[in-house]
Order: sequence, then C-alpha cells, then structure tokens
Amino acid sequence: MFLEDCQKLPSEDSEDEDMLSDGSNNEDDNKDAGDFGVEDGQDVSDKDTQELIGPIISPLRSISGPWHSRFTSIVLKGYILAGRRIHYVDSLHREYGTVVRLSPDEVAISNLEAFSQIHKVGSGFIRSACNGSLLAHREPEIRQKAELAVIKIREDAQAGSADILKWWTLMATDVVAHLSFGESFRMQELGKQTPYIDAIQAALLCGVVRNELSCTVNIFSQMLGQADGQEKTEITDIAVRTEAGNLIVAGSDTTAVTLIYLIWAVLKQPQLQASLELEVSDLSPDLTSEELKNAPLLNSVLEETLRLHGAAPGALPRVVPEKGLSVCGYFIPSGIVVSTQAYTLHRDSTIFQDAQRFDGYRFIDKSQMTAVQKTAMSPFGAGSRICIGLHLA
Ligand code: HEM
Repeated sequence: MFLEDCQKLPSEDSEDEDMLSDGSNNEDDNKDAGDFGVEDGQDVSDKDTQELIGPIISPLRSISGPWHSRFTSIVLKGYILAGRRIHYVDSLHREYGTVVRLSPDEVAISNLEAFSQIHKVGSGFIRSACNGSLLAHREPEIRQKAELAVIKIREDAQAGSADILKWWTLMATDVVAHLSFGESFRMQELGKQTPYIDAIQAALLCGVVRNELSCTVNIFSQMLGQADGQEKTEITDIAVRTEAGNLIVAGSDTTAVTLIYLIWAVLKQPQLQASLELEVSDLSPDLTSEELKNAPLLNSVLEETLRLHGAAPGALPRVVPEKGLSVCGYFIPSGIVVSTQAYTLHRDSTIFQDAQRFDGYRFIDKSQMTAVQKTAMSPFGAGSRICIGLHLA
C-alpha cells in the first residue's frame, strides 16, 4: 500500500502543498468497471469495436484528462514530435492525478502499485539483465576508453574549451561497439563520429528499442555462429542490422547524456565537487570497479543523476493483457496502452523528500532507502524489459 495513491501530484513550484487536499482523481463518475458496460477481460483492441464504442461509451470515459484525449491523439502526437511528451504527461499527472487519459486508447499511470503490476516479470519469456561478468571481462578496455576520453577533454580544455558531450558520446559508442561487435570504431582516436554511426542514429533515433537481444561478450559472433550451425534460422541480415543499430543508439547517447548531466549538476555545487574530488583522489590509480562500488559519494551522485537526469525517463508503454488492469478504482480493459514514466515517479515529493532538488548525498546510505523509493527508482526501466546495458552503464 503506497501513500498518496491515486491522488494528484503536487505542482512543481508548490512542493509543500498538501497533496491530500484532493483525494479524488477529478471525476465524479462511477469508477467501477461494471458501469462502463465492459466485463473484466473483455478485449476492446478490435478496431471495429473501438470505432463502434466511440468516445461516448468508451470504457475509459470516466478517466480524467484533457477533453480532446477522448477523441484524438493528435495533441499528444504534437508533443511527441516536439520532444515534449515527458513534460506534457508530467503536467497532466499534476493536473488530473495518477491515472490520466492521454488519447482514446492510451492511459498514463504514475501509481507505484500499478507500476509494479505493469512491469513485473510475468510468466512468459523473461529477459535477464547483462550480468557483471561482461563488465569483469571487459573492464580494461572500458577503462582505457574512459581514460582516453578524459585525456581528450583535458587537451581541448587546455586549448580553450572542451565539448564534453562529444567526447562522452564517442567514448560510449566505442565501448558499446567493442563489446557488441568485438571491435571499436576508434572514433575517439578520429575525434568524430563515423558517417556509418551518423546514419544509424538518424535512422533509429525515432524508433523504440524493443528487440530481443542476448547479452554476451560479443553478441554478433554468437548470432552468426547460431546462423551457421542451423539449416533454418530466424536471424536475417535485416534483423542483424537492426540489432546492431539498436545497440548503438540504446547504449551510446543514453550513457553520454547521463554523464554530461552529472558533470553539469556537480559543477553547479562547488562544495559537492570538492568532496567528490577528495573521495576519488583517495582511490588507487587502478580504479577497479570493486573500488568504485565502495566510493559512497560517487555512487550517491550517480544515483541522484539517474534519478533527476537519467537519459531515458520517458514513457514505457505496455498493452494491457487479457485480464485487464485495476488501478485506483478504475478498470482498464485489455488492448489499451498504459504507460508509466520515471520522470514523474522520480519527482514525486511524496516518495523523495525535496524531490526537485539535486542532492548529491541523497543516496549516501542506500540502506536508508524505503521500499517505495526502491520501487520508484527506475532509470533503467523495470521488470522483464529492464535495460540490458544496466551494469555496463
Ligand atoms: C545511463 C545509461 C542508460 C540508461 C539510462 C538506459 C535506460 C534504458 C531504459 C529505461 C530501458 C527500458 C525501455 C523499455 O522498457 O521500453 C532500456 C532498454 C534497453 N537498453 Fe538501456 N540504458 C542505458 C544504457 C544502455 C547501454 C550501455 C546499453 C547497451 C550496451 C543499453 C541497451 C539497452 C537495450 C538493448 C534495451 C532494450 C531492452 C528490451 O527491449 O528489452 N542501454 N534502457
């Protein structure tokens, strides 16, 4: 049971407002599924049925949201195209509550219990995250690339100014390429992205990364080996190309963008910067991952960066399965898309005290984290579709 379930989030600029002032989700309508004329488990994904039901008797009609969400997704799409979906949805949660209608067939949810229900590992195929051994085997290569990035940043800074984001991006892309394909693109040495990477990013940035990827030291050698050993294989050239592009996009910009936010947030707090530098200077020059794991402030700053500035805080959409979803007194039938977003959960001041503030010490003692905070912290997603690059990142 989570506090403040099913209620409005405080507005961003009035964090101290009493969140309990409005205990409803803005609707007087009866929230019982029976009143929608839809039985539990009834599938409304069928297009004809949906058109027939229309906005008036839609099973979602009592879920609050902007008036147009009952008729069209055009406004939502406008925000998506403008790259503002996260902020738009966050503002809707603050206005309408934890369950908000976004379009005729999409509902956004920022209720933690529902979050767990939606993302928990089901009984079907379960994807597990990359395990630590990937990191252990590849640590020297990763460190060598990180050191090179720091050298390049220092050289540029000494010559006038350094484009830190550029070097983090080149570093992350080289690391992902090396681990995935067994060979780096050596973009750090070149000092720029290869046209090949430019093309992949342009083609895939708008797509959603959702492919089944196994996580091995060299993913492609395994895939191709499998293809060689079988007469019939599901793995086509196009699939290999798509997987390759997905990995590059999923692993490089996310890591680089998170790192640049970390630098920015720390530089804004000179006191924090000094303490962090002191902690890191006490570590051995080897900087093994074991040693890094035991640097409390460094890890706390990383967690806090992922909380406020993680690079993928947007919608994780899921289709409601046959049994439907009950959330905050609403019943959402099968076929409807429900989405949760870390951006809103991570800024919920009922979960994280002073949630809008970057507090580098917030996670200094992780044993103090409440169960609710642990569930809410989801910069890498959650459940069966959790980021496979989590440990590497
Ligand atoms: C700070 C860095 C990173 C962040 C914040 C991040 C975040 C995420 C999130 C939130 C998801 C879940 C998407 C969903 O549920 O629909 C995801 C999935 C994924 N990530 Fe990451 N990621 C990072 C780094 C990486 C790296 C380094 C790699 C690869 C080397 C990677 C590969 C993937 C892949 C392949 C998926 C898709 C998994 C699936 O569809 O089941 N990510 N990531």
